[in-house]
Formats: sequence, structure tokens, C-alpha cells
Amino acid sequence: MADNIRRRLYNLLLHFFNGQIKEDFFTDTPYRKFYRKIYFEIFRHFGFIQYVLTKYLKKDTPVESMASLTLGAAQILFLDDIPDYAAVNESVALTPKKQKPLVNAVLRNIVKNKTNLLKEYHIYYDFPHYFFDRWQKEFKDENEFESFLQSFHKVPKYYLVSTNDLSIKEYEEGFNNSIYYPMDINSYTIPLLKKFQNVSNILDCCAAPGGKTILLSKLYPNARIKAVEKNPDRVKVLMQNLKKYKCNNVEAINADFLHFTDNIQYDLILLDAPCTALGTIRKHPEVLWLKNDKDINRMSKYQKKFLEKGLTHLKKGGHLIYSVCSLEPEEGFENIHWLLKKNNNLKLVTPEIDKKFIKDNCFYPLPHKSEGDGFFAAILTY
Ligand SMILES: C[S@@+](CC[C@H](N)C(=O)[O-])C[C@H]1O[C@@H](n2cnc3c(N)ncnc32)[C@H](O)[C@@H]1O
Repeated sequence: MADNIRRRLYNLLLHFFNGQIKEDFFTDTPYRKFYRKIYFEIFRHFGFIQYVLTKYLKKDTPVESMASLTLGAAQILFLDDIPDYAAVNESVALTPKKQKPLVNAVLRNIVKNKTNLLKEYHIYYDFPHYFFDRWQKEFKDENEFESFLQSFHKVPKYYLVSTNDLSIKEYEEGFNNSIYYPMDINSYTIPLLKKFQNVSNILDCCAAPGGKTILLSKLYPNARIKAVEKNPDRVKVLMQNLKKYKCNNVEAINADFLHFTDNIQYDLILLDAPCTALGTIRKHPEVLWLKNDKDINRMSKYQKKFLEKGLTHLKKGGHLIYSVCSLEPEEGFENIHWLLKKNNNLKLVTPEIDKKFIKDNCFYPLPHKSEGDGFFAAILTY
């Protein structure tokens, strides 16, 4: 009989091989840390594991076998505290009957040749070509490039924000005080990049689940805030969060921001745009393998529409914060330069934060210099 929780890892992999992300934090099991560790090793080393598997497989291997083989190989190669026989047996047990002999044979071969296979390991294998190539160009110093890549394998840190005084502290297991909102440290920084004066109305263009809306509500308690979100299910979560954290100055609106109309010119606009989420790969390493150059370019074009629309709602002298959880230049710097070129009066305002997180007047925390997700943010005014 297969272990039911390993089956959940197998299901994550089945979804993944079908091009989908399925989240499972294993919070309902006392062995959460153990299963999360397997999940991280699978996707951090996904590239090397596939390289190893291709030595033993034909091209058209069924996805069910790919899922059990990836699960088994990750444990054999990267998790020393799991006995090899357990990794093989559990993976075979999860596999459909007809495919069991293949999975069994390949995993036993990997066990037999483990030492030699691991001699071939290099961190470069853990990154897909599109990502590796675009980032190698960014670094003149090879050691810095390697430390950039290594930083994606670091255990991600989770934080809690006090909605009373906006202080932030590291997440503690079992801590469930109702005034705290869980948040990434760089996501938290975005509404705090600069304290603006005379803010009486705020527009949050893409608001759910509402982390940054909550911060804006507490930072500017006298302002009226409109929080727009297109996805009806996510609006429900947004509304629950606004109620839970007593954000009484916020009105949640279920609308497509690109078609949103009202007659207010805003003092402050937060445009936390949809993006590839490639800055979040320390926490969600599978994202790296589900995106490519085309997605980055498609998102960049889509974000330009949000930027143009956002500007139409900005009061003269007001500020617009544009942010994405991605470090890819097309989604950040290039979009901002495009907008500045089109609008002569528009200017960048430098964030008032630690200089090590600033590049070209924008917030740009690189993962080897920061504990949080990779973000890009720019403050614009005119
Ligand atoms: C990066 S997330 C926002 C995170 C949020 N600001 C926070 O701090 O919790 C982007 C959000 O934009 C929403 N979205 C995507 N397209 C949209 C559109 N056309 N209009 C409004 N919201 C949209 C997505 O559903 C998603 O919830």
C-alpha cells in the first residue's frame, strides 16, 4: 500500500507534468516538514533529475511513470535520510500496474549507480536553459552568478506582519494570533517604499488576497481606498481579509481593472500587476519549469496595458507604485522605460529604503542579497 501523503506528492507531479501548478503545504499532517522537504528537493533539482532519467528512458514515457520516477529519484539522489529501498518501493506502489516494472527497474539502476551519477551533478543542471541564459548575461562575475543560483536553493523564510503596528517578524510554527497577516518580506516592503503626504484617496488595482491593501489601509487610515480584483473567488478572500483585519476604509470591487471606470483622480495608486511570478521560485520552485521566454514577453505586453490604464486614474502630483513579483527586465525596468519614454512629464521617485535593494531608482531585491521573493517596484509621479 502506498503512503497516502507520498501520493499527494505524486499528484502534485502529475499536475506538473500536465503543465499545472497545484499547491499543497501538507499542513494537515504532523510530518509536514518531511513532505515539504521532499517537495523542495524534487523541484530544486528537477533539471538534474530529468537529466539522470533520460539516461534510462525512451522519449514517450507515460506521465504516471515520469511522476513516480521523479519522486523516487529525488529521494534516492538528494535525501540521505530516506533509505533507498523505501524510495523505490513507495514509488513503485504509486505507479499504475502496467508501468510498475519500468519504474522499478529504472529506480534500482539509479540506486546502483548513485555515486557516479552524483559526480556529474552541478547546480547549472537545476535551471532551465531560458532562465540560465538570460541570467548568465546579467553577471560579469561567475562566482556572483553561482551565488545567485545557489540562493534559490535556500530554505525560504516566511514572515508575519502585525496589523496593529505594521512590525514584521519571522513566522513561528503554531503561531496563530489573529492580528498577524502572513507575508513575504519584500512584498511587505512595497507599500512602505515611501511615506506619502496628503493622501486622501487610494486605488489598489489588483488587490487580492489583500496583503498590500491591508498595509495601505493601516498606513493611511484617513484615506478612502478602492480595492479592485477581477477574480470573483479571490475577491471573496480579499473581503474576508479586510473584515478580519478591520480595514474599514477599504471598499472591495469585483471588476476587471482594464475596464474599471470612476470619476476620481487618485493621490496614490498601487498597481501590483499580474506577472510570471518568476521571483517566487525559492518558495515555488516548480514555477521555473512551467514558464518560458514567451510567457515573459506575453506578460510584459499585458502589464503595459495596466500601466497605461493606471496613469489615467492618477492625479497630477500623485504617485503610482508599479510592482511585480518577478525580476525579469521585460516585466520591470523595460516596462517602466517604455512608459517614461511615452510620457515626457512622468518621473521616477527613488524609494526611501536600504540602497542595496535599489537599482536604477527602482526597488530590486536580488535573491542572493535578500531573504524575500524577487520583486521589482517603481514609484512614478507627474
Ligand atoms: C500579484 S496578485 C496581487 C497581490 C495583492 N496585491 C497582494 O498584495 O495580496 C495580482 C492579482 O491581480 C488579479 N488580476 C489579474 N488580472 C486582473 C484585472 N484585469 N483586473 C483586476 N485584477 C486582476 C489577479 O487575480 C491577482 O489576484
